[in-house]
Amino acid sequence: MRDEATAFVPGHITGFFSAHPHDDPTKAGSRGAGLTLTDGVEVTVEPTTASEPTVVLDGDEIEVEPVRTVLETLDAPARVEAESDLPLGAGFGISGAMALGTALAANRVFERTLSTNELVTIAHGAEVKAGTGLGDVVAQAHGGIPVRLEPGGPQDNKLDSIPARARVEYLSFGELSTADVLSGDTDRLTEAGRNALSRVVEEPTLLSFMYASRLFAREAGLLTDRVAETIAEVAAADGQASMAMLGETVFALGTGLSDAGYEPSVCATHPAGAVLK
Ligand SMILES: Nc1ncnc2c1ncn2[C@@H]1O[C@H](COP(=O)(O)OP(=O)(O)OP(=O)(O)O)[C@@H](O)[C@H]1O
Ligand SMILES: CC(C)(CO)[C@@H](O)C(=O)[O-]
Repeated sequence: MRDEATAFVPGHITGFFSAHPHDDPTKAGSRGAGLTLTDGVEVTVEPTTASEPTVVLDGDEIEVEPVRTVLETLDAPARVEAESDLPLGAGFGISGAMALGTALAANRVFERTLSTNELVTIAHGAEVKAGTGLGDVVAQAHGGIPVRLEPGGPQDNKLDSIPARARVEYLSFGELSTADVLSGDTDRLTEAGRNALSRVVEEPTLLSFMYASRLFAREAGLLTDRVAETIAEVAAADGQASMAMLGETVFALGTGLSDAGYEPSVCATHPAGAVLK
């Protein structure tokens, strides 16, 4: 057994998605597309003799069900310490990042011999079971600008990507509970998500991704006034912005938010998937 291990998992902004339930959480998931980010989550796992695992994010002890599930599945009594560049609950895939980072690091610390795909499947299934995400984990394992053509974990899904890189700006006005949205009527998202995916499959470029994402956000009925106004201001300054699914968050390519007079956070698309450090 090692003293500790650390993994970095890129943040993930979903532009559009459709939900695809299944009795087996490792086969359930989403179709859609998004951006993985150089801003992400660093997850450190160390063994504990405590009777319960401890999960700490940016110094605060919190309950993140997918992390607990991953530790139980790996039979790994551990303390998980995460440091995030991004806000929790605002559409950046933090719960998925913590689950995936925990799986990668715990596998190393407890000297389990699971493969990367097996660990991604465990983290994906834990995230789906908790209701806190559907496609973030497989996207964060892939890196780049993933396009999720078929839902599920690595043994069932089919992923492609948009071959591009970009500077990304983001501004978050607040949280949206993913669990609340996913436990509601997601059928209304299905048609909008299918149309968005068809557009990006036909034209796999960043511009078509941003256009499809804006159309989806509008058709999905998830836009808040502040998000809609900000997206319009970026467009008025000849920029490309859309809403991060699922958070009250606006993301833009290049200098879109800055050009519209905002002071956003800045990062870039992440060229690779999650890594052990
Ligand atoms: N203060 C908090 N705000 C939001 N979530 C919290 C908080 N404290 C603990 N949590 C837990 O963290 C997880 C947040 O998951 P959620 O999917 O909502 O956010 P996210 O992964 O950052 O964003 P998204 O999934 O929309 O990309 C949930 O398990 C939630 O119960
Ligand atoms: C459902 C979701 C938008 C929540 O972040 C994400 O998990 C996804 O793209 O499936």
